Amino acid sequence: MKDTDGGVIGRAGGGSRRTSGTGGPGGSGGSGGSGGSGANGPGGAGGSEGDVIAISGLRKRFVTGRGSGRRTVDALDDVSLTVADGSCLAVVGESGSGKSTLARILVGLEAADAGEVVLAGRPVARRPRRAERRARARDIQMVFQDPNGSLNRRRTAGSAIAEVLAAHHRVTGADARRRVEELLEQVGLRPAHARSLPGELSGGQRQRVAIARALAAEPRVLVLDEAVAALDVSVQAQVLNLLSEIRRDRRLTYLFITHDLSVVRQVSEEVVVMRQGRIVERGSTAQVLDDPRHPYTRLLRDSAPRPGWRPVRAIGRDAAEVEA
Ligand SMILES: Nc1ncnc2c1ncn2[C@@H]1O[C@H](COP(=O)(O)OP(=O)(O)OP(=O)(O)O)[C@@H](O)[C@H]1O
Repeated sequence: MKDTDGGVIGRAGGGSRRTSGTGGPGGSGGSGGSGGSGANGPGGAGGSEGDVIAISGLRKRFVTGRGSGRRTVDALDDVSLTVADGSCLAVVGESGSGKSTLARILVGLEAADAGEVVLAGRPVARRPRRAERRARARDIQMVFQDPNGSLNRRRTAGSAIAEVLAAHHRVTGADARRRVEELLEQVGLRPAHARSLPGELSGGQRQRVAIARALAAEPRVLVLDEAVAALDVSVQAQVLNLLSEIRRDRRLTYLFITHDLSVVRQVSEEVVVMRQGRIVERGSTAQVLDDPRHPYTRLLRDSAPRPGWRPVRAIGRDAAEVEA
């Protein structure tokens, strides 16, 4: 995924495609929920002054195939949530639960069928024009799992970051070079890395460049879609620490999409749990992970691999996970 506005960094990871087999349009509006009751109530909705993201009644239906092969999937089914300014909300759920669709709608890569998104107090158009998308990219930036999609392999890290500085802030020349160096330092890289091509960097360094590129727009919100999923555990921990520091220093708001519950514990105070396009639970990270209310959350938690577990193939059984 490439976006010269700098609104989209990296590339969405693959994922299975859940289908329902039923037809029809996406439906209208949605209740918006009220935080605490109703199918999507746990996500909260409506928004208050302190919310930088307020989503209500969001719906997205994908239709694929034709004739008897026609399939529809409700990727988002009346999703409502709010994210307070300066906070980090994790979104968890199994593959196909709608996490990436939510992220893509937020940054304007996908259009919702219904519902409302209010960003930094301003309602955003469902099908924004280019200028509007660019303006939105100054407020909200996205970092994906795979930075290779946004980093042109023939373009240096410095030039990739400078591109965003020029697009959003008209910063060029010596000012841009200085700013690029500052941004690289903020993500734990050296100024000399500005001259590196993506192929000369490690996976963790490439993701740091992707983060620097997102920060170059000076957004209020970062949407991180499985942003550390492809990294080794030790590098993952470093990048998570970096992200926490950046959020604190810049007072950013994060929407942190992950399937990894241990990552949630490290980065986020609050979490929403998605299942089949709906929010089934929302609460503090400690409450949701240690004392889940919804059976699906319990299942998710109980099926998460823990340190010391390893997959084995046992005779007479399907492949199973046993404690080492
Ligand atoms: N462009 C598309 N066309 C058809 N179906 C789609 C499209 N994008 C998403 N879907 C479907 O919408 C549902 C939600 O997908 P989404 O990628 O949002 O889930 P996810 O929770 O992010 O999963 P993963 O973690 O695997 O990326 C899935 O069933 C998926 O197959």
